Amino acid sequence: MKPHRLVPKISYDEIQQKVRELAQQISDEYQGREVVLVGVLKGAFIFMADLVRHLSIPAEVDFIRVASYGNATQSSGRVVLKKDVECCIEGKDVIVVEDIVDSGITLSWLLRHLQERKPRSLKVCTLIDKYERREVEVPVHYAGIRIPGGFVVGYGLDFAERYRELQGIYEVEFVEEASTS
Ligand SMILES: O=P(O)(O)OC[C@H]1O[C@H](OP(=O)(O)OP(=O)(O)O)[C@H](O)[C@@H]1O
Ligand code: HPA
Ligand SMILES: [Mg+2]
Repeated sequence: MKPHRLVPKISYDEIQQKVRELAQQISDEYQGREVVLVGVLKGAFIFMADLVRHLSIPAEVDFIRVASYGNATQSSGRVVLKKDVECCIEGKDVIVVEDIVDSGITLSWLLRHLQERKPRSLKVCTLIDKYERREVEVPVHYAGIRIPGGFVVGYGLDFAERYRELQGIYEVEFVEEASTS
């Protein structure tokens, strides 16, 4: 792993405030209905747990697991399905819960995949919408925090499987290796 340091970017309190706002918005818009939240593992596991506890409408919870980054800070461009959804989403109001939308490659793949199961509606909620590196145009119906770029970790997000446990969100800043000469 290249030498790096973490620079604080979004505090735990700010994240919690955004999660509450998103939950309120979703609860208002789906009033009187029931939703199926499909969390995208691994990154969305913490966001999903917080979001669902702030909803005031009935929600079924399911997970799908896809991966495309591995240990890198750039998408491989190849989305691998590791685990599919388990509940039947046909005819249901489905919301995909993502930790981050970056290139859009993962989300674009997921939307195509889930649409095949004929949900009644299919929307997207992401904690972070990182918009500068977008390669594929994707709909983002509910976005907590918009950032232009930078590789971020914490609150579920990883760099080579590290830092998911951090409460806040940090930017990874790569530093020069110390010269030995
Ligand atoms: O918009 P994109 O450029 O496709 O990036 C977004 C996706 O990449 C990350 O997943 P990753 O492949 O790292 O798997 P992980 O959630 O298990 O860390 C992240 O959790 C999103 O699902
Ligand atoms: O900035 C990021 N951090 C962690 N995982 C990611 N997957 C896409 N972008 C990112
Ligand atoms: Mg990752």
